[in-house]
Amino acid sequence: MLVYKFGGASVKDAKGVINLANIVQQCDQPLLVVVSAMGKTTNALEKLTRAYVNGDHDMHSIFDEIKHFHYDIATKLFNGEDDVHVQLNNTFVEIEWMLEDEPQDSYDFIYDQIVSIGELAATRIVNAYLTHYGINSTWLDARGYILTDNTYREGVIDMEKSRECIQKDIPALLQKQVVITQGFIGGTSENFTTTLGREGSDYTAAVFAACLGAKSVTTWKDVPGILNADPKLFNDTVKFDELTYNEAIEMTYYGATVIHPKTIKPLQNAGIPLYVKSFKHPEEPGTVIKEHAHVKYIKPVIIVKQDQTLLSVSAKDHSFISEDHLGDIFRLFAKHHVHINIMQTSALSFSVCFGLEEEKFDALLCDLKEDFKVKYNNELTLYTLRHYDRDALLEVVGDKRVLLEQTSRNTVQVVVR
Ligand SMILES: Nc1ncnc2c1ncn2[C@@H]1O[C@H](COP(=O)(O)OP(=O)(O)O)[C@@H](O)[C@H]1O
Ligand SMILES: N[C@@H](CC(=O)OP(=O)(O)O)C(=O)O
Repeated sequence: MLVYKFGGASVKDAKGVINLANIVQQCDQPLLVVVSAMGKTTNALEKLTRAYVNGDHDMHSIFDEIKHFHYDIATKLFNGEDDVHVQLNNTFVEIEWMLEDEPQDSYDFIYDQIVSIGELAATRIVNAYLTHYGINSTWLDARGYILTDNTYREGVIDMEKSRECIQKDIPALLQKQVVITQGFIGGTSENFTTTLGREGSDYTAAVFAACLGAKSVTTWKDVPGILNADPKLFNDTVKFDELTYNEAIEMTYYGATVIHPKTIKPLQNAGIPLYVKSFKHPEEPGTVIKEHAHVKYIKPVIIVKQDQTLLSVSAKDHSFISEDHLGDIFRLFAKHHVHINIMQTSALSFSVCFGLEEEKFDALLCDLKEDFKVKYNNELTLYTLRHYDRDALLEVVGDKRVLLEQTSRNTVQVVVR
């Protein structure tokens, strides 16, 4: 069997859903399809969550816009003659009751209950359209199969329990039908919804594939495959035909957004290749990620992370930064789920660079300030170059001011303003 994953860009409008159906129809093997929220719906649902928690007056108009976006796609696909409108309505009702009450639970819990609606609505539309198109498909609620703990917004998947549920039901379904399910979302043992971290649908696809022993996973993107850099930021990019699992892990770890960082490990453990292909040109080979690959780095791999904060921590009594201090600092970063992208120590201070997420940052800062002196700069960019040479680095940095640089044999990282 095969696993396909369609991200937000591939299903951003009615044409995208029709294109998805064409691609699915070409597949002649049992198929599980993982779908993300349509277009920028997750961003809109994040906005809705903030408006609800802050009691903003525009909450209802934000929600109406999200509903209208989905009803409009459904109307274009079905001319109003399908019960998908009822299914969408039922999906939105799942959070409507919550929005009518005052917020009571933690922000992260509320976030997951609201933001997960994007994937639920998208899969309702996709499944209805496949049926309408003549493909025998069934809608599956991923929350009953991707079983997580209750770390809201960063659900940790219990692989053993998930595997048991997936293997119990899904192989039989796959014998008869294409199975359509949601990326990015999971369920707790108390039946609450969790999410797996932004862009987590690739990871969902990998988990289903590993549990089902899939032949391969294909993730359909708006790019021809994995390139040496993001084509939205760089001209003259080159595509890799093949990459090793390890190189893909390194790229995603440093922040290449084309694949979610957790995706590779379950596939590598199970020896399942990952194809990254263009949904615009499905006949083209794309990039395959596997254990052994022939790779030539004609150009360095360049990874850009924007909106970075560089924070330096020092002891209030001017003492050296000791292992005890470092232990305390790391514990606070872990407590607030702030992922460190690069760090450097000197005698009197410890510098860390990480992506800015306001809610997490304010809480982290508050805790750090109890025991340390803290200074920081926002709105910085972190460039990582792998397989680099000095000329490539100079070209990328240009006349920007370098605040921190770290070099190893294969990789250089610079934080610039
Ligand atoms: N090295 C890279 N190769 C290809 N695309 C990249 C790379 N780094 C970043 N990207 C970006 O990743 C995007 C595709 O990933 P993403 O938007 O997460 O897909 P989806 O959400 O549709 O699954 C591309 O549009 C491209 O801008
Ligand atoms: N919809 C979620 C999950 C996801 O993976 O989306 P995409 O496949 O469009 O990156 C997000 O935007 O974070």
